[in-house]
Amino acid sequence: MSTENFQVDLQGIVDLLSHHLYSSPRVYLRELLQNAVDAITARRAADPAAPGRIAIQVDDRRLSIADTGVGLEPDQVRELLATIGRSSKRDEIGFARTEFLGQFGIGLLSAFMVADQIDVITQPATSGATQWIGTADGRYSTTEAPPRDEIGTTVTLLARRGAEQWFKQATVVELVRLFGALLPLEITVNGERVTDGKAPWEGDSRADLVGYAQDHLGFTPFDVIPLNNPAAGLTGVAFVLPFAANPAERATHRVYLKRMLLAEGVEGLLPDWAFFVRAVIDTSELRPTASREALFDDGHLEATREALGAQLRGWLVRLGSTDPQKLDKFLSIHQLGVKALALHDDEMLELVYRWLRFETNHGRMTAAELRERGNEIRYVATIEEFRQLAAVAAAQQLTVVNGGYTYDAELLERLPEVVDGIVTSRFDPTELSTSFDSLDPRTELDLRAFVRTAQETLDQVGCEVVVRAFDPASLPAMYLVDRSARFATELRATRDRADALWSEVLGALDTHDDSRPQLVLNHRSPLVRRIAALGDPELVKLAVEGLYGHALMLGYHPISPADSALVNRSFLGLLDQAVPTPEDPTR
Ligand SMILES: Nc1ncnc2c1ncn2[C@@H]1O[C@H](COP(=O)(O)OP(=O)(O)OP(=O)(O)O)[C@@H](O)[C@H]1O
Repeated sequence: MSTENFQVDLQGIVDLLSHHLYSSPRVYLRELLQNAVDAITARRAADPAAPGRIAIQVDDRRLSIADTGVGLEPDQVRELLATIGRSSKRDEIGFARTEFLGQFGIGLLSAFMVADQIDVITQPATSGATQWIGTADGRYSTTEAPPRDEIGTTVTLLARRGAEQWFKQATVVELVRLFGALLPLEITVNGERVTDGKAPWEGDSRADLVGYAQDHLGFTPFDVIPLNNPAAGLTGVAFVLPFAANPAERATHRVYLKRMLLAEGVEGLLPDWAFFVRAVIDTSELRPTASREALFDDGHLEATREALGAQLRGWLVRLGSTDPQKLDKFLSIHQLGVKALALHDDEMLELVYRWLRFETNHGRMTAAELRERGNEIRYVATIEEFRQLAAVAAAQQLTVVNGGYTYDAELLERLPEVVDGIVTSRFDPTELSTSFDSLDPRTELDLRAFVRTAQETLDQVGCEVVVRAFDPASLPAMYLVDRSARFATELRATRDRADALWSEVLGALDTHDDSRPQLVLNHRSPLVRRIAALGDPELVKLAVEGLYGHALMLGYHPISPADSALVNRSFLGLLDQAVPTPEDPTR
């Protein structure tokens, strides 16, 4: 039996890397930078005062990167550069040594995505220099090189045909800035320093941070939240988006690992519910995947996610207690997203329920305010139901939430499961037990002249007038709409179930044009009776117009221009009647 070593086709491996591991050939520069940084780190471990310079020279065909790092001994050159998967940066049990960026021993191969040849000249502290030349077909040679003045390594690439775009000076400067902006080293391209090594959150001006978001993320943040997690060696900021974001899309963040850009679109750094921020962070402890374009999703990342989530939550809570107006503004931008998440995420619901506003027949109110008004929060599930019931409920001193807006009814339904002591219930229209009783024939007859005048008044807004008797007597009129739509169907179904309820109105409606809304005047209301008894048709008109406007508003109905003209006329006309004139002070 004979044992032999595998033969590995280098070009095949490079193809594999470039198609399946790296998102773009541009990462070649990141890998070269990273090796230079690691070499400087290794040298400084023994000699903290060692220089930290990385000098890149580039013309359109050739790029060289020279570092003042530790350099390699001749036998290390053979061992490390010529063996795929061999790295000086792992310890014996195979874990990445935390002070280094690299760990897998494949980074240098990425250079073959853009170059046919890699030339390394390296000068360690204790022995002579070595030159290693590797080519994309898998061959390499090692020779002794003339000694160099400075300790360090120079890697030179010759552009592969068709890859020259990656050797343009402007491209290289852009890539160095992208990957290396935070590296605290002197990095030059063709002699010019291209980075300052400072993270945006390391300055002390908020304006700088805002400027950073504008330049790099393309928006002016609503707010900036500092992020810190010592366990992950993490610092950074979260920028709150000034526009609504889609919570279904996973938010991505810009992550630096040991001050080198990992990627601009890293997922999973923050909890899913934090869709409203974009973070920029640097971490020294989280692990990258082999592509170095994502974070390894392990327990450490999970713990970090939770810790950062707590900081974002803290921001929300603080905003709620110190600047409710700003919180309101935040919610007005992210309301839908927050609600969508709260629907699925108990923690989010628990956090935000007290600030979410709902429309009620007593104005907009938060769940907390609603809770204070009574032991039960009642809601209706559709806007139509709300319009029909708001007036009656208000007259009976009941607060009803309009759950017809996106997510509202579902949220209210779920609230008791999450928040102790809150009771919510879907309001059944039949609960109000408003029955519209017919009038006796005698009264109908007496009212004919009045109804005719009222009808003439409201013809201009396409509304029908009927008089019925219903409770509460304090409610003079109700406006019913959209009889042909869903609500009407429900009403008819209800009528079949409970005959007294709505049935009279619906019965009356069926003999009329189904598409017209209806103003139902309440004969039990003393006010309506007084109006019906008025002799002056002009005053009747004004009063009916007034009742019409009142019913529209009570039921949260949209007001058309014709409606508002009518209501204005009525209001001024009634005032004119009510306010005494100087000539006749007794009126
Ligand atoms: N500029 C350099 N100076 C000194 N040593 C270097 C330099 N570049 C590469 N090396 C050596 O070559 C080894 C292999 O480098 P390579 O980039 O392939 O892998 P790595 O950096 O160890 O890991 P990764 O695949 O995660 O980048 C390194 O571990 C390092 O020892």
